[in-house]
Amino acid sequence: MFSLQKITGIKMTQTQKVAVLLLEDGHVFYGKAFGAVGTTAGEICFNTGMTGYQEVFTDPSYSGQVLIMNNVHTGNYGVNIKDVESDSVKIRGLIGRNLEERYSRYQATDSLDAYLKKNNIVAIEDVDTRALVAHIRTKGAMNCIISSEVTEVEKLKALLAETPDMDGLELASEVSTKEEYELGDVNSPLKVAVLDFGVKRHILQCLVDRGAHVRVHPAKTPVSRLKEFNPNGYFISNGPGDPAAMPYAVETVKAILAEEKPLFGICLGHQLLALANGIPTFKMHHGHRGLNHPVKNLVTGKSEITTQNHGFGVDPEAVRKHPGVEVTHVNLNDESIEGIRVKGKPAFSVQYHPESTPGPFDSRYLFDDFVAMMK
Ligand SMILES: NC(=O)CC[C@H](N)C(=O)O
Repeated sequence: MFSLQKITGIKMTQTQKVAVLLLEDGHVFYGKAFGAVGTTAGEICFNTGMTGYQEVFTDPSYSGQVLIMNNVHTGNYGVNIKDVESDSVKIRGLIGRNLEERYSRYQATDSLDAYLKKNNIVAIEDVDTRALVAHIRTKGAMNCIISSEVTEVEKLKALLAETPDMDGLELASEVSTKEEYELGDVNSPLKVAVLDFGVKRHILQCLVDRGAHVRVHPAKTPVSRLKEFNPNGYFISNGPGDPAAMPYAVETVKAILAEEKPLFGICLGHQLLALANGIPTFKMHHGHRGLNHPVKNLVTGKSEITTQNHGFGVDPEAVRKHPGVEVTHVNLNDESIEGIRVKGKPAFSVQYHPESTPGPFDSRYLFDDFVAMMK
């Protein structure tokens, strides 16, 4: 019989199940099963934030990704119905050091384990996440598979080989709303048309809180339909997958730019604004995911601590050479491009997440800037 204790020294109780994590480069990690029993595969990535796991797990930009939480304890304040960024858990799978069943928080309504089971998310705990993250940081992004039903590595290898590569993958239209919907005061003179590629709930909240009447549109909505709303400005949302695999969205952003109305893009929306200006995007080595990434605003000279979640970036050389686009924000850790604006047009975007949730509110001024531009 397969004995985890013999292989790894991890102690199991009678009711615990073994889970296996296999990386694309052949590395195997054993641990305990958590959440739903099953098998799941996707791109492995890590988030360095110490809190806000429920907001992270429900962020649609994580679709197709198996997430490692760097923090040693995840789950200890449970889950509730409020701390969500969309209607369901969007990560493909979860890896942790200690995924806690016991929780303590007066607003909590359930445990992380029950929540993952309800959302059919397979997880593995008791993994040496420090070693695993150090490995990903060195080797770069790759696919992985977790299973609590198949323990034979050869079988898992065959299943993993069928998992598509994130590079070139279009995922935004899968998580986008299928139907248009409206939020905020319908009589407000401030109207924002949102192009939804997997928008986080708190981005829409930040617009509504500033008095906007928002109409959210499916990813492939033609620009003619967006214009029918007669908005004061356009918002291009965050979302999962490779921006370069979204020519339909690049065309929409180009058409919006031609209209010369205010445009604000976040994360995937930022990458699409770059692509619409002929600036390429690229797959990063292992991306940025966390809530303490320092960014410098080159216009004001001030720095801000930002929330991030991206695996693609805007080509720094191409953007700096571009005569019509200005770099407004840079990452102070690796000097990657964090913000741009189009010269002579009211169009700007950031690679990070100014709505935060979870994270500090340093960057929420960008929503005020957008509203001021529209007024
Ligand atoms: N949060 C996002 O919008 C992510 C954008 C894109 N999918 C990336 O990984 O870079």
